[in-house]
Amino acid sequence: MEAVLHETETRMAPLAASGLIHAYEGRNVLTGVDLVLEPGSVLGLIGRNGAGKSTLIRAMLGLFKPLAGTATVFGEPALTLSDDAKARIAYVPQQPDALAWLSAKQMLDFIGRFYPRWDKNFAASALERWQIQPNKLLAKLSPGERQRVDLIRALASQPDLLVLDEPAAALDPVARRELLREVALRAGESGTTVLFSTHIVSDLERVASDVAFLHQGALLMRCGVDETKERYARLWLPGHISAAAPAHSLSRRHHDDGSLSLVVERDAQGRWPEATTLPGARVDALGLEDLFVEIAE
Ligand SMILES: Nc1ncnc2c1ncn2[C@@H]1O[C@H](COP(=O)(O)OP(=O)(O)OP(=O)(O)O)[C@@H](O)[C@H]1O
Repeated sequence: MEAVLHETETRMAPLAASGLIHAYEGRNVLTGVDLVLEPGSVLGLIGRNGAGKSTLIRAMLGLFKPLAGTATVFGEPALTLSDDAKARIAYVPQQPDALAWLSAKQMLDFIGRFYPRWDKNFAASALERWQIQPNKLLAKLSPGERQRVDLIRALASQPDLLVLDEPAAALDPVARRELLREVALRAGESGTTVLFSTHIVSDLERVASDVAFLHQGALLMRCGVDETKERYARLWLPGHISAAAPAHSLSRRHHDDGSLSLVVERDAQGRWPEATTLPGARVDALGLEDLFVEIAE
């Protein structure tokens, strides 16, 4: 029954990956990633430099063929998407460089022709609001301006699925806020499903409904942003009881004085590991940023 439910959920999902494995030059970059986005959710994908976030995003969108595993977009195999499905997706890569010989306005006019729901007014007003000279060649824009134009392109197509690879990397704080507001608006009002990768935990807290943490090509955790504080904690055990540490933890750090810190998780029944109740054990709540630092270090 559970398998059937899972299959249905995956089939209906705007974006889903199962068992994705990939390697570059003999080095594993994705080690069997399963990830499903529910319609209307905003998933923040976080992880250290080189964790595999861009590779995962590109594999999920069918932009290359991974060594193993499958990805689907709106239930269609990502590698052979129909034109209808493609028209419902907007993807902004980390370093947009396409069509650099056109001006911002020319590029937006050109791309707009391929999208049935293209919002011409939004494109024009966003160019003005984000202070982009419409007739300047894309190649001559600063990286932040270039990224803004690509974000305008993505948003003007009114996608059902918006995928942003580190959208805020080159943006100043004001532009970042505006982008996040726009993303939250699209998700809230139009039900757009959003996947974005980021290093900026506060951005994620501001707009994401869910968070997934990729570490060395593996998805270490995935849960609701509001749930993380309830679900994960740091357990500190002094040396004399450190042997009682649970076998499973998300991270484990031995200290010089013999004590041990671990990131632990509640089980399916909502219980912390037994060691948390031992006299001398200490359980600390973890904010999202602390949680990532603890796990990724
Ligand atoms: N085309 C490629 N050829 C060889 N190695 C690659 C290629 N693309 C990515 N890699 C390597 O795969 C690993 C994961 O890269 P990826 O860009 O997916 O990470 P990331 O999590 O997006 O990193 P960042 O946060 O720095 O953008 C890195 O070690 C990178 O050097």
